[in-house]
Amino acid sequence: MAFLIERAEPSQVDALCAIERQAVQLFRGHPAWPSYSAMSIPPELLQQAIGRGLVWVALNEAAAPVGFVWLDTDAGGAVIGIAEIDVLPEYGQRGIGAALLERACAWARAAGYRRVDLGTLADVRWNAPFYAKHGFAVVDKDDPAFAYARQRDRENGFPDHLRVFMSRPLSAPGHDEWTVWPAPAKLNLFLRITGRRPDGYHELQTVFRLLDWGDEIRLRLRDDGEIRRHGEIPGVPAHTDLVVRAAQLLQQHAGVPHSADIEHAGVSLGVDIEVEKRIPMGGGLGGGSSDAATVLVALNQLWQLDLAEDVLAELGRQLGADVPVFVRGGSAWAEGIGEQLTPLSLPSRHYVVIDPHESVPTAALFQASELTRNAPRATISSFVSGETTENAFAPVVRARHPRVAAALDWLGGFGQARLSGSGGCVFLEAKSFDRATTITARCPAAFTAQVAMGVDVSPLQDALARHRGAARATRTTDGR
Ligand SMILES: C[C@@](CO)(OP(=O)(O)O)[C@H](O)COP(=O)(O)OP(=O)(O)OC[C@H]1O[C@@H](n2ccc(N)nc2=O)[C@H](O)[C@@H]1O
Ligand SMILES: Nc1ncnc2c1ncn2[C@@H]1O[C@H](COP(=O)(O)OP(=O)(O)O)[C@@H](O)[C@H]1O
Repeated sequence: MAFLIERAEPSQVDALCAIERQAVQLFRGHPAWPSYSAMSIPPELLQQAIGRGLVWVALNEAAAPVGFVWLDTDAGGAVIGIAEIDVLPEYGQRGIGAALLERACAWARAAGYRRVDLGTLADVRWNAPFYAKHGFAVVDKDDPAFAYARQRDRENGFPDHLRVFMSRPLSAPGHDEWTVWPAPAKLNLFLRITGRRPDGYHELQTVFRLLDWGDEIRLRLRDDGEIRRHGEIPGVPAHTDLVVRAAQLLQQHAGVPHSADIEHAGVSLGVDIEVEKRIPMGGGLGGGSSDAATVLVALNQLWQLDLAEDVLAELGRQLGADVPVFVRGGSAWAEGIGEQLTPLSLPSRHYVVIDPHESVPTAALFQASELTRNAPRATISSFVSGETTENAFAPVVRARHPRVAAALDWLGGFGQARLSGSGGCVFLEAKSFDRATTITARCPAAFTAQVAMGVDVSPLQDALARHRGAARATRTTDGR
């Protein structure tokens, strides 16, 4: 029977939880059954993982989910975990579990991870022996890497003597293979406009908070010097896409002549680019800018240009005022046109981000006659004390975009709702994941809600460290 493996969608979360409930029935009578029957997947955690692209689903011929695999990044560094892999019992023995496992491992390898870990049962045919067949080996369970999982087992009364931990090493992606890079979204925790420059750009003050959620960029090196975007992004033809413009700018900076001369020059710096958009376009979450920054940072590594961060940030500034913060990869206090950055360490917070499905054109808002563009300057301490939280665009966007106003009003019922950048996305800071998920669960159908975590270090920087480590390992193996 044919089946298809795809990235899971948020709408499939209930179906996947139901698959887990069915799959666990196979453990009836096993000593682990009491703890399996007492626990089930928290749907909000699965939902969050789906939003981050960490879940793949197997679909049958009727496009119904029949199995899934869920990766977790809790271990940190170059190690990724398999949180869950389940197939409906009636679809067992058909290679679906194996295909899901291989898909997840292939993605992890492309993302620069060097090892996949999991905990499973030693005495169940479709557990440890299945993973052993697929390249996993039993490892020392006293390794501190598994202390947290074993502590959880103890709390759940899970039979520790039957638990084994297994690892599978992943090789570094080869020169001509796809690699995967994150492009995180940002929020503006406040935004003030303090003046206008002769070139029409505005002087502003803002705090950029980077999120642990965003787009995914896939890159594959080409040896013919061409820069090619694959796939369609509605409203963004390839030649205007910031990912293509970023690659071209870097190529030019690296001294590569324009495409007409490329063949003659025997130039090799080219790339295929795929973009998986998750960040709403024109949403004030900086998606296009982040995509561009990811291409600059990733190609600097893949093309082995070794350009300094300052150089990449300056190239980024030429593409858009918001690009430098994503290149530098940390939350920051920003001034100038948004490119003069002071790193800021912010408390750990979850954010409810609401997309009212309304694209707001940034340039038009900066031109609005009613925009306050002579605000007094704020200070970092006025922001830190919680005094400065306003967004200069909010009154203008409220008046011009009723859907955004409705989203602000709805979210405002739970606390202080703010606009990000020039909108249309709005957000609220929550002290806990539970509080954030309680709010998102009530989101009206007209909007889309997302829970995201604020991070001090961008997922792009984490990915860069992984890919650098993988490249070093390859050079060592090759004796280069
Ligand atoms: C408003 C902010 C806040 O973070 O974010 P978004 O809402 O776009 O996410 C940014 O300042 C947007 O940055 P970005 O989207 O990179 O701007 P650019 O492409 O450089 O410029 C888009 C348009 O906005 C105007 N612009 C931008 C930045 C700035 N400091 N002053 C401006 O007047 C420019 O005139 C340009 O026509
Ligand atoms: N890779 C890209 N992703 C999103 N938008 C892009 C991209 N390349 C160019 N754009 C253009 O930039 C505009 C603003 O995009 P985006 O960065 O998503 O929003 P915002 O500036 O509001 O944060 C889009 O409407 C689109 O026309």
